[in-house]
Amino acid sequence: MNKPRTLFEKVWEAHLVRPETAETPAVLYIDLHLIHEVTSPQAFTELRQRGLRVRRPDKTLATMDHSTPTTPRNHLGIIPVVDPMAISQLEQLRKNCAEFGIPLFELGDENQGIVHVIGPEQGLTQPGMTIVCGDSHTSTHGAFGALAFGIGTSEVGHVLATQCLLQRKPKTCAVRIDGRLGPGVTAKDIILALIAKYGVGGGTGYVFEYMGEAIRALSMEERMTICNMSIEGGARAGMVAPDDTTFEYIAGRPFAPKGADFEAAVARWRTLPSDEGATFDHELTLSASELKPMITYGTNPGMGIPIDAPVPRPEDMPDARSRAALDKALAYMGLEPGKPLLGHPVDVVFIGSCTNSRLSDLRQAAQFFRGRKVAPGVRVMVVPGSQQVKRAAEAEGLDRIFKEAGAEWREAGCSACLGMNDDKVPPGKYAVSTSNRNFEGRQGPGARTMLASPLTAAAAAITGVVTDPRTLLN
Ligand SMILES: CC(C)[C@H](C(=O)O)[C@@H](O)C(=O)O
Ligand code: SF4
Repeated sequence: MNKPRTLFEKVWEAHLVRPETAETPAVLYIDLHLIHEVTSPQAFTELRQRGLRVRRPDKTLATMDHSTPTTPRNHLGIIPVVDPMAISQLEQLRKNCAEFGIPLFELGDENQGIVHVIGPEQGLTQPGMTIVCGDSHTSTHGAFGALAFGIGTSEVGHVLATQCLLQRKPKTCAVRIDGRLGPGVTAKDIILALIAKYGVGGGTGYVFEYMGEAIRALSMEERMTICNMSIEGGARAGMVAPDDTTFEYIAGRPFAPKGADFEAAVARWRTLPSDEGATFDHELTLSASELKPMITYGTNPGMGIPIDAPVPRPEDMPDARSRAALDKALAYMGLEPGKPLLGHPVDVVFIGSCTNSRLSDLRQAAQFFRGRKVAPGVRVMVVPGSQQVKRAAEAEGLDRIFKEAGAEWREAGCSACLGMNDDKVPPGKYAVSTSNRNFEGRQGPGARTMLASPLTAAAAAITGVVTDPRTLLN
């Protein structure tokens, strides 16, 4: 009998070109390399300097997402770029892709979008693959049972040149999420609660495998939301074993295998889930049935509370270090300890990002906007994760619901998730955001971010204050 193996171990071992030794990391073969305009320019410069080509342009795909404007198209159907920094980054990516033969979904293209939204949507992201990108939220693709993680720019260069990566083997951690979510509680609340419970360092050194009844019940889009934020819990990657939900999602997508090839792929993918009796180096647990909608009050994604809980008080913290961190976070956020966040005024609502900008997220948010108006003085940006999501949402009239309520319906991109484009939260203002990071200045200098689900964000948009979305459910 072979030793029972975890999902991670199966994918890892299947991609080993050379195992790790005490002196050298393992050499891992990479199935899919995604690139975007921010972390790729220096990698191409390096290739040019060394006279190297891209080893597998057919296993590489580029998109424009971080610095792209999301302003509506002009009368010619063009999204004009005015920021000089963005122009330069986008131009470089275009030039690099043309020179090295890499397919590119550029601004204005019908397939353009956030890198972690388009991979799955195109059927490029598949179970059992190794997937990398110069971007920390590459963990999103782990929802398909792929080993997917972010790499640095010099590693982007290595993968471009060799289609391989040097990597030390991470440890495994089972994340068991039992029970069922209650009404108004979503995948986003699972991951915010997990990180609040175990901290932003809870997963350091591990690859998470999410399992349990609550995970099995989730759609692919919900599983992506959870895997997306694995990195915010410190994990190297997050994975979910593929099942029928996974295969149904992939079937028929442009880059998915077709016909008999698809059947053969599914048969292979069915062997990936962790074997009975496989052991993990560590285990974390969470009970889905006990969860409430979550919101963050601080300046890292672990500083989260159930929406009806008071903001923690420094004197209740276990040690001096966490007291000091909380003091600093509350000073930045302008929040009082011991007071509830419920009812706190909100200036901006951002519904988007690779965490929560897919069709099901927009549908959830739309259910609160339908027949209602955005609260006076609140700016609401709804930003689909890709052009495909945008078209699908428009086909079912979601754009009209948002616009009639007084929200902005924008073009696809990272947008206000990070202050790298024109979509920013003004200094000192409060945003409820469906993105994944609430660091100081993340949404613009001085911006104050509260992370939450699309339902909680939509509830705040309608009421103008932090609101328990369960009070708005029909
Ligand atoms: C710009 C990019 C390198 C960065 C990342 O790695 O995650 C961004 O996507 C982010 O979310 O902070
Ligand atoms: S949407 Fe945000 S988190 Fe995702 S890739 Fe873009 S900047 Fe990073």
